[in-house]
Amino acid sequence: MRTLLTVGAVIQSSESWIDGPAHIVIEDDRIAALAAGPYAGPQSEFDLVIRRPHALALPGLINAHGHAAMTLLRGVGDDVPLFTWLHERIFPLEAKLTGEAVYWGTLLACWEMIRSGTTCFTDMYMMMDHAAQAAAESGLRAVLSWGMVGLDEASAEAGIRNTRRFAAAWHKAADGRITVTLGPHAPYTCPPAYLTRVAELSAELGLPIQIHLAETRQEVADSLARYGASPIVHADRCGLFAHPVLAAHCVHVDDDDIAILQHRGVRVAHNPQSNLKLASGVAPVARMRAAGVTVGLGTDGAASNNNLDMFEEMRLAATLHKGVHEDAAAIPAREAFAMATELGARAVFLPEGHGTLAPGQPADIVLLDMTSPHFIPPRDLLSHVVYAAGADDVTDVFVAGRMLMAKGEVLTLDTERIRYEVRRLVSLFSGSS
Ligand SMILES: N[C@@H](CCSC[C@H]1O[C@@H](n2cnc3c(=O)[nH]cnc32)[C@H](O)[C@@H]1O)C(=O)O
Ligand SMILES: [Zn+2]
Repeated sequence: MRTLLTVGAVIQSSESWIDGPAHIVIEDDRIAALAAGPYAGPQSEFDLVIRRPHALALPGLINAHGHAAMTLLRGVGDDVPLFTWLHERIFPLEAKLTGEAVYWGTLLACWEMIRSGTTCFTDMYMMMDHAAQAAAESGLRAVLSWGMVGLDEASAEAGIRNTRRFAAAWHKAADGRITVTLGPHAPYTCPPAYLTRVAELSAELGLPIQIHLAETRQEVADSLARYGASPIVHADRCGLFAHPVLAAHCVHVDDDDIAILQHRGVRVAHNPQSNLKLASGVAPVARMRAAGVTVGLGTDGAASNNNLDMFEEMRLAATLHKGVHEDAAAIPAREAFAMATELGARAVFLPEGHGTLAPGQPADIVLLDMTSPHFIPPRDLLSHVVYAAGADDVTDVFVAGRMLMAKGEVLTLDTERIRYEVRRLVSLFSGSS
């Protein structure tokens, strides 16, 4: 399959762009050519020609942390801090979830993510075969993990068993769009010996790990009291960082922690909106970046955000740290854009070069409408994307060369059905808890 896509401008990466008409040749799942100006050869070479003269093409956004099916719990537990939110509001409802609910909740998330220009998402949840099925059907790229909690023997064993089964069934599935990772939930739900077992399983299966780390001040205090070490030092001592790790949050980390993250190559998923909403704090992203830590951006689940819009995360990342440091140069637009694209790709263990538009890279492309007020007057396009644009400006989405959305219409999902099924399912479990 050969597709010719002509657009009005291209942002290839945070470092390079084409500020005028350009064309992209897509061959199967990859970009074969990308250059300024019209395509020189005959258009009859192509199976499909898509003309979008007013579109800005950019790399699809990468959501580096989330819990997709938590769309089902959107609006549950607003305005309470993490511990209360998790233990009193979320866990009791999650205990009632079924595979069917996870399936439809994940489809709802995929719909929302496609509409807002995300082409790859990360998920840590339960009954993940259902989530993977939904991800496969949506056409999105996905980095999935079965959440593991080791608070009692039975759930600890189930976590390992489910992860093994899930990896065997789904790693590299959906034409390679799905990657399986291991998902120990957090040091406060996974005892040290369990974390060590997960580290060993990572080596055995050759799969990376994602975990929540240092999210709240309380988590750090508890870790110091219990283990005499910060969550970062503790996770390192348990052997986790001998393997590729993506650590969500890292809000409360000191310079020693940051040095360990850098030295061990631990990636960080920064979730500014969730951290603000749960009143966890603001991660020291400027210091982590200065130290050379790879930082991606995530939404976290829709029960702590409460949406899955990566444009909001990009803008927050580019504004929040300026305010905190009283430094207008903290996390410039270019840096926030990189965190949502090429750095995000690295954070979620995709091959080098993913998250950019270049020949040889996957055709994961998002088109924005440059006739929108957000792009007028047309100055620095990347600045407009980060500081002005929003999900509403997204018109078309490609993943692995396939169109998931065309002119605002999602092609891969039956959105009417998703709306119906989610309403039906939520009425079953969210009555009284
Ligand atoms: N609870 C599951 C396994 C965990 S899946 C991942 C979990 O992370 C929870 N979660 C979502 N956001 C956050 C966060 O910001 N911090 C900690 N946990 C979170 C989410 O509600 C879900 O329960 C079990 O019983 O086996
Ligand atoms: Zn989370």
